[in-house]
Amino acid sequence: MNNKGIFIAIEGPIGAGKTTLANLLNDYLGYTLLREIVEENPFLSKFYTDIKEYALQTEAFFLFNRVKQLEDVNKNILSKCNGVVSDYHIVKNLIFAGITLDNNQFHRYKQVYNIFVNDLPQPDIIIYLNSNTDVLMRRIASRDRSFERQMDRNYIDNLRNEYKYYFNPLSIKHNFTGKEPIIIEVDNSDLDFLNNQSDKKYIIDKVEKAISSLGGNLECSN
Ligand SMILES: Nc1ncnc2c1ncn2[C@@H]1O[C@H](COP(=O)(O)OP(=O)(O)OP(=O)(O)O)[C@@H](O)[C@H]1O
Ligand SMILES: Nc1nc(=O)c2ncn([C@H]3C[C@H](O)[C@@H](CO)O3)c2[nH]1
Repeated sequence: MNNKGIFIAIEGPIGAGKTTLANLLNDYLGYTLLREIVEENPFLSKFYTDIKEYALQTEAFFLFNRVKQLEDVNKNILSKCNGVVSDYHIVKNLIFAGITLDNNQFHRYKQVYNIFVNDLPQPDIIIYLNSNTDVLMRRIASRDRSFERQMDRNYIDNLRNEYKYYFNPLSIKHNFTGKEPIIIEVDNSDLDFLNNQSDKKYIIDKVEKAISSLGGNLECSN
């Protein structure tokens, strides 16, 4: 029996629109927003200049930051029956590390990941956003973060493929710890949740349906 608040996580490659959708859903549902730490990662801008050289520090920083954020969210929000919308799922650590670390590093990173992630709260619902590579590149360029200006198209392509592998229905149960989440997969290459009312209704309806399918199992009434 689930006795925590509802936990929704949004995932997808860089520029897929996770933060945009997390803000929208959070406003609609009145949950607490959990935002990923980006600018605070002291290795990220160096990482983009030399991925091999800075990958280990970068991945380690992201992992331990997310572990701490999720521990806090569990203690302060979910365990008090309040809902959370997060603009990431911790599995993204494995997705990125799988393409940035060498095999030996990845093997050890995964062991540490499993040890820490086992005890963390797992989302009830994951919205997996996918867009084609051209759209991702365009959105990354238009957002114009300084450290993403030289973004390599192959890197985004590899990430998209890695996401596809992790969210493939056949690999879900191997890649997610704990209870299997409800996965809502949306290709938002041609959707605009912010400015198009029918696109917004489309995603909100899907999320509401998923939440109501959890309803009977929840002790909390959010
Ligand atoms: N559906 C959409 N249609 C058009 N533009 C969008 C859409 N969703 C997001 N954008 C724009 O694309 C850019 C990236 O969106 P956002 O920051 O939400 O992506 P993200 O997945 O959170 O990225 P990151 O992985 O880097 O954190 C932003 O400039 C945002 O305004
Ligand atoms: N290497 C690496 N590992 C991660 O776990 C990770 N999570 C996010 N990012 C990068 C992508 C965007 O530039 C920016 C915002 O998502 O941060 C990551 N990079």
